[in-house]
Formats: sequence, structure tokens, C-alpha cells
Amino acid sequence: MGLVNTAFPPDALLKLRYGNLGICHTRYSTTGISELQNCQPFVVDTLHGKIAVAHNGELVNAHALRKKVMRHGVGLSTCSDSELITQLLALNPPLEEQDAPDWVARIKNLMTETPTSYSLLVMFKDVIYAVRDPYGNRPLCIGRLVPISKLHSTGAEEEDTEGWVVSSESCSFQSIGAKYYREVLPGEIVQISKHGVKSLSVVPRPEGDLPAFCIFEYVYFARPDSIFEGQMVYTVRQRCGRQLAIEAPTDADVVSTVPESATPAALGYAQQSGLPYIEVLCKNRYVGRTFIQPNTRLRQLGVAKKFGALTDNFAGKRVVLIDDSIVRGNTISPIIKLLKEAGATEVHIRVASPPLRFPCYMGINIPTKEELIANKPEFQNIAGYIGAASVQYLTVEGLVSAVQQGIASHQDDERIGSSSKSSKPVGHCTACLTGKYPVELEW
Ligand SMILES: O=P(O)(O)OC[C@H]1O[C@H](OP(=O)(O)OP(=O)(O)O)[C@H](O)[C@@H]1O
Ligand SMILES: NC(=O)CC[C@H](N)C(=O)O
Ligand code: SF4
Ligand SMILES: [Mg+2]
Repeated sequence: MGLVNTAFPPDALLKLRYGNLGICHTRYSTTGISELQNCQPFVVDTLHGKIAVAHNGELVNAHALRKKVMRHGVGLSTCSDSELITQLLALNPPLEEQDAPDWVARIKNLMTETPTSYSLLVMFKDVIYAVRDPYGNRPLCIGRLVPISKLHSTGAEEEDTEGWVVSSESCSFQSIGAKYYREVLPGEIVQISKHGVKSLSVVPRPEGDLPAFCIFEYVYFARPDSIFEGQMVYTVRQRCGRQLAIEAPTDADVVSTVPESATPAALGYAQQSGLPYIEVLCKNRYVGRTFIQPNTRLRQLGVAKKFGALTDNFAGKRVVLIDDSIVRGNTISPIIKLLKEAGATEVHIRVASPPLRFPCYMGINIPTKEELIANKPEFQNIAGYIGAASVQYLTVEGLVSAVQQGIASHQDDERIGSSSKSSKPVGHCTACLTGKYPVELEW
């Protein structure tokens, strides 16, 4: 529980120094409360030995699946959907030989029980399986450990590889001496062992269904230096800001950001509009992200501690302030108040994503409609309610086009074992914005 460096003091990490294989997980709780028992990896003993499972995502059918698993006589000891995955992987598929587990069959069995959302690492003996659900809702990518001398060179070749790493986000690679290799594809099962990386299978989606990578990863969730679908998140956010300036221009003196996630979008807005970019808020670097806190009290306390006004930069000026998203509305009102009290003559809010109106059941902790500010009566006059001179949002079309225009539809699939150029379908989940969920919800 807590930040990684609090949960694992140096002594605890020293114990790992002789290992050559492992998985770990930083939990952002979506199913089951923030308690130690729900922390991952989950480890269970199976007929063939222990397996350990780390899961990023949230099962859309967790409730029904829980009942189904229990009806088979499997007892569950936590409320976590990740435990459910672990138990499903421990089940013996019908045609499996007695002497060795058939991991492709087991994982395919899991995929038939639940369509989304999961990016998984499964460790069994000296092998790790990296798995992404057929919709590719959560990210997963592979990196190569290279000698430090090769870390920043562009020429490092595959023969320099000293080991393999897998992560939801590629930003983690550089800090452990690894280089980005490739993404795990939607539906793909990849085996990582001392023999290297091998793609075992790619499980298709139902006919006609597009991939549904979470668009909110681009908007807010991911770190800006991560790479998804061949593009850097920072660049996508900047494009969103440019698009926002086209869709929602403002008569103002300066452009600024609500640090940190909105900064690339604010720079994009400034570039497109020609208005000067300045900083209006000093962010307390010891206060983390507030949206990902598990309850409203902690989120609001976080916002209160987080910002100070850089008064000299904007007193007497009309400010257009960019945020990447307004979700529950905890962040924006106190900031506008702060800026106006510090001398801004007008504060115009421009949001680099559309209003969030629908809950997420696939890995972002917004489980109810009621908590979203866009569904409250106050939204009819949102500018007045939050104290802004005006409020405008990016359109769904604008967001989707800013995201998709950087994705090359023809990508070389050499690394997954096919040397031909193949056309990859492109698609994103926008359900929290549109109410169109990638799979039918059964409740
Ligand atoms: O409308 P709300 O419910 O307040 O949520 C939206 C805000 O929360 C996030 O910031 P956060 O402080 O989590 O992180 P950041 O520093 O990465 O921007 C996001 O960037 C918005 O600023
Ligand atoms: N992405 C995550 O860390 C969440 C995994 C899982 N749904 C949980 O709540 O533990
Ligand atoms: S509903 Fe929104 S937050 Fe959830 S997966 Fe879809 S795009 Fe992402
Ligand atoms: Mg923010």
C-alpha cells in the first residue's frame, strides 16, 4: 500500500538481488477497496505449481463471473477481480494433458469468459506470459534490457539484449536500463523466457468489432513520455490542444495550464492561437495526482494543498486556462477562485476533452453517473457555477481525430513473426464520453 518507495524500503528490495525473473504491480483500485488483501500479484498453487498474476484493468462482467466461478466450487478470499482471473487461469482446460499446463488454452479459456478489460502478466516457473485482452483496452508493451552504454544510442541491436521487461507504460523502461521494443497486440499472448520473446497466439475479437484502447489514457491517465500505438502521449495531448484552439478560440491575453497533465495541451493551444503561454500556477511537487485518490475527501484535500498563484505573471490579464478534463469538478473551481483573487480579470476555461457523462467499468475509477459534474443540474450553467467567464470543451470528433491522426494504419509486423506489411484496425473506447461501450453490458 502507498507509493512504491514507501511500500518497499531498500532492505526489502535487497532480497530480490539474486533473482532473474519477477512480476510486480502498482495498484490503482477499481474493483475492491484499497486494502492490503486486494494488492497484487495474486499467487496461487495449481495442479502444476504456483502461478503469480498481475492485472491492469477491470473485468466488465466481474459480478456475474464471480458467481459462475463460485458455482464451480471455487472459493474466493478477496473482492478483487484480479483474484478471479487468477482462479480462472488455475482451472484445467478440458483437453489439457495431465503432465504440463497448456497456457495458450488456459488463457484462451479466460478470454472466452471475459471480453475486457485486462493486460496481464502471468508467471509460471521460469516463464512469463504477457497478455492483452482482444479489445486492447489497457496498454501493455515490451522492452529490452540493454547495457547502459547502449541506452541512449539509436544503434543498439537485438544482440545487445540482456533481458526482457514488460510494462503497461513504456516510460518505466529507461529508468531500469531498458529500451522500448514493441506493444503487445490486442488479444496477443506473448511468452517471455530465457529463449527470448515469442508470440504464441492472437485471439480475435468478434467479427466487426474494432479495438477499444481507452482514449482517457491519452487524455489524462498515462505519463506523457509513454508511447502507445506508435505515438508519444505528449504529442497527442499537444494535438488535442491545437484542435481545441481551432474549435474554441478565446479573446484573451494569455494561455496557461492546470499543471501537470494539461500542460502539453495548453502549449498546443498557445501555438495554434498565437497567444503567449505563461505559467499561472505553482504546483506543490510533493502532492501527487488527485484524481486517482480513492475517495472524494482525499481528492479535495489534495487540490487544496496543491496550487499557489504566480500573481505577477497574470494580474490584470484575461487568462485562458486549459485543463485536460473536468470529471467531478473538484479541481477547477478552487483554481478559478485563486486566480481571480490574485488579480486575473477574466478566467476562460477550455477543456482538452469532451464532458464525461458515463461511468467507466473498464479500469478508470468513475463507477457512477451521479458523481460526474456533467450530469448535475449545475452543468446547465457550468461557467457561472465554477466562476469562469466561459467554458468550452473539445468535441468527441476533435479528440478522436487528434488521437488517430498520428497512428500509422500500416505497420510492419516483423516482430510478431510476419514479415508482411499488414493493415491494423484502429479504434478507441470513448464510452465515458458517448455512452457507447465496446462490449454489451449484461446488467
Ligand atoms: O474534475 P476533477 O474530478 O477534479 O478531475 C479532473 C482533474 O484531475 C486531474 O488532475 P490531477 O490532479 O489528478 O493530476 P495532474 O497533476 O496529472 O493534472 C486532471 O488532470 C484534471 O485536472
Ligand atoms: N489497474 C489496476 O491496478 C486495477 C486492477 C484491479 N481491477 C484492482 O482493482 O485491483
Ligand atoms: S469508458 Fe472512458 S475511461 Fe473507461 S475505458 Fe472507455 S475511454 Fe477509458
Ligand atoms: Mg490535472
